Amino acid sequence: MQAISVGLLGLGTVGSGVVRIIENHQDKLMHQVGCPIKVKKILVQDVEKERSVKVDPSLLTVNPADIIEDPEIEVVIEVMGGIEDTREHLLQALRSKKNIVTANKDLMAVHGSELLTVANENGCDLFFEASVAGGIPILRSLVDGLASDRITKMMGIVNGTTNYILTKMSQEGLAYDSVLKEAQQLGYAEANPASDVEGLDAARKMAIMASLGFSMKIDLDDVKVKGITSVTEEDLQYGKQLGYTMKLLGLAVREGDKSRCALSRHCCHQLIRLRLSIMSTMRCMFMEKQ
Ligand SMILES: NC(=O)C1=CN([C@@H]2O[C@H](COP(=O)(O)OP(=O)(O)OC[C@H]3O[C@@H](n4cnc5c(N)ncnc54)[C@H](OP(=O)(O)O)[C@@H]3O)[C@@H](O)[C@H]2O)C=CC1
Ligand SMILES: N[C@@H](CC=O)C(=O)O
Repeated sequence: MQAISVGLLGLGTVGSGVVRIIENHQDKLMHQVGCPIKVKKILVQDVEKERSVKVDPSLLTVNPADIIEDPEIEVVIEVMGGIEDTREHLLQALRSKKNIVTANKDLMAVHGSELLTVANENGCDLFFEASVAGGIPILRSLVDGLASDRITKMMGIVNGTTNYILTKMSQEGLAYDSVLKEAQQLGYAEANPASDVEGLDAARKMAIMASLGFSMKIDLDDVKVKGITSVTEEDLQYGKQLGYTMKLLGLAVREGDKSRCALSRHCCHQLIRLRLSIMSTMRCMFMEKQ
């Protein structure tokens, strides 16, 4: 039986996880897809680098064309991050009739609509579920399950790194800098962790969700961004004394034919009222509809 050949762009935190899943879950994937899945080539920056997953060195390349121009590769999994070069690679891959899976919210928040159009024109799939709230199948739910609903509001914790930092600071009294370092070592934070702590990562995720949930084009520049860099241990302790927990919340509201997206640091009344404990790297989403 012929295997589906996959080209992987990136072999960092997420890419290594993808390789592990493909290797360790072949039986399940075979059952779901109906044929084996084989990673044929992997694009990296440095072929000599030590990796957290063992791969045959002959799979590694620094030349994107080895994937994009290989007619045998049917699916490209993009987990390298970045915007402009990555956009070029994915546009070329789509024009070469390759289906794409990407975890890149930075790219999808800015060029998502162009990429989806080109995917459609070329009869290809472009899946980006992993770009928002990792384990929660939220995008699929917005596009399929909630397609007939008029969603009016979305609110949630969409960045795991900031939740991890705030939880550790609040529960263990640890200092901001040391917890951020820990989050980087654990691979939770982005390559540039400023995206997490200054709120841009969450803003991008809210923009992607709002554009799907409200069926509107959301301009990232219109999203109000706020991070957690100025939160002090004192702020958290005061909140705690009053029975509140500090979270970085994403909020998207439909206002007639327009929408408003913002991030804010909130004491989560609503989350507490629902008696949910969303700590560490956990994410959550609330939706309201008409
Ligand atoms: N980390 C996370 O928890 C999550 C991350 N994401 C998204 O997934 C994507 C990847 O994140 P993550 O795995 O953390 O990132 P990493 O920085 O860990 O890995 C990036 C990988 O891409 C390769 N790479 C980067 N730029 C280039 C380039 N120009 N040419 C060739 N190879 C390149 C790197 O090569 P080399 O190893 O040789 O340096 C590395 O293997 C990002 O879009 C991120 O936003 C989404 C959900 C969760
Ligand atoms: N840095 C991101 C990783 C997943 O999107 C986060 O902390 O949520």
